[in-house]
Amino acid sequence: MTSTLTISGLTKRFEGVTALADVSLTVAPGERVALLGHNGAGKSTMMKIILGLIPATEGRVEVCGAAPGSPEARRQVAYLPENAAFHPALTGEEQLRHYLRLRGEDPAGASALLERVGLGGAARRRIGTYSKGMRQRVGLAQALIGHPRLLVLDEPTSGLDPVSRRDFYALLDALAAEGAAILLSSHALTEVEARTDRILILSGGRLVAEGSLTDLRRSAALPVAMHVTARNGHAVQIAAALPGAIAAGGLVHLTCAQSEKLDVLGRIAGLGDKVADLEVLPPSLEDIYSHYSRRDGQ
Ligand SMILES: Nc1ncnc2c1ncn2[C@@H]1O[C@H](COP(=O)(O)OP(=O)(O)OP(=O)(O)O)[C@@H](O)[C@H]1O
Repeated sequence: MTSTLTISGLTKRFEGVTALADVSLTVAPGERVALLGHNGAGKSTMMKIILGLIPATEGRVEVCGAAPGSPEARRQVAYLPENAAFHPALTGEEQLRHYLRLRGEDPAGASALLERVGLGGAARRRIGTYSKGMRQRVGLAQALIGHPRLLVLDEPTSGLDPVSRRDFYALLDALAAEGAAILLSSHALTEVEARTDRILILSGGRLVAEGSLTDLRRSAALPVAMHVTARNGHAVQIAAALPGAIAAGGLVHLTCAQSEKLDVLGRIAGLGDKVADLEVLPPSLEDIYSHYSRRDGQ
């Protein structure tokens, strides 16, 4: 399938700073991709280049086959900043009608766009009375004008409560299901774990990891933690039977390499009645993220 976004060998140097170094990636139609990285990793720089706001130093970027910033690319790409700001005295509907007019579209489309993002009931209220989550949804409604094929979202859910986040991601899911490609940056690791198809980790301007969470888990090969609940005070005996295990109260804690996991599970099963329960905890996205980000000494 043709990619919506293609980046190859992208490098961006500012005076004395290499913000992006030889980054290559693609985003396919309908794909939801999360861009993770510490402050200064290069996320905003990459977004600015995709939007055509600043030029690349080296490398190639194509948005729906067109050069970033060209009229063809601008028609296909939409951007939502972290803190979308609107005129507080305008109603949601007035604001959207204004944007539609600027884009040369029929302002009557404002109501349908506001319905789409769940703001139908608040369309005639002034934006100054909206919550942050509602303002972000106005921003998304504005981004949807013209049916963009690529949505670039800079920390779109930062500062939103859990319900607003869930609603926001549900909207993104629906847009992706219709074929829009989504590239979003976030610091909320656990939420992107559940709500995106692929994760990219930037560290010091380099793309240090890319793949589904399962791919990243496998290649990071981080240890697996296990918590064994002992029956009838057998915790010390269980710990003695499992290398590196520590007993604490009625629980036994241990970690092992991925490659040893099945062997350890076999040993635990062999303890029979002494074991009341077992919890296996795979490395979290935070663990994986720190693992890759640390590689560049950040
Ligand atoms: N206009 C500029 N001039 C000089 N250096 C810049 C400029 N813009 C960004 N940088 C540098 O490029 C690097 C990447 O910055 P960038 O803003 O892309 O990071 P980021 O991952 O978006 O961080 P954050 O999460 O804080 O937004 C940083 O070292 C930053 O200081």
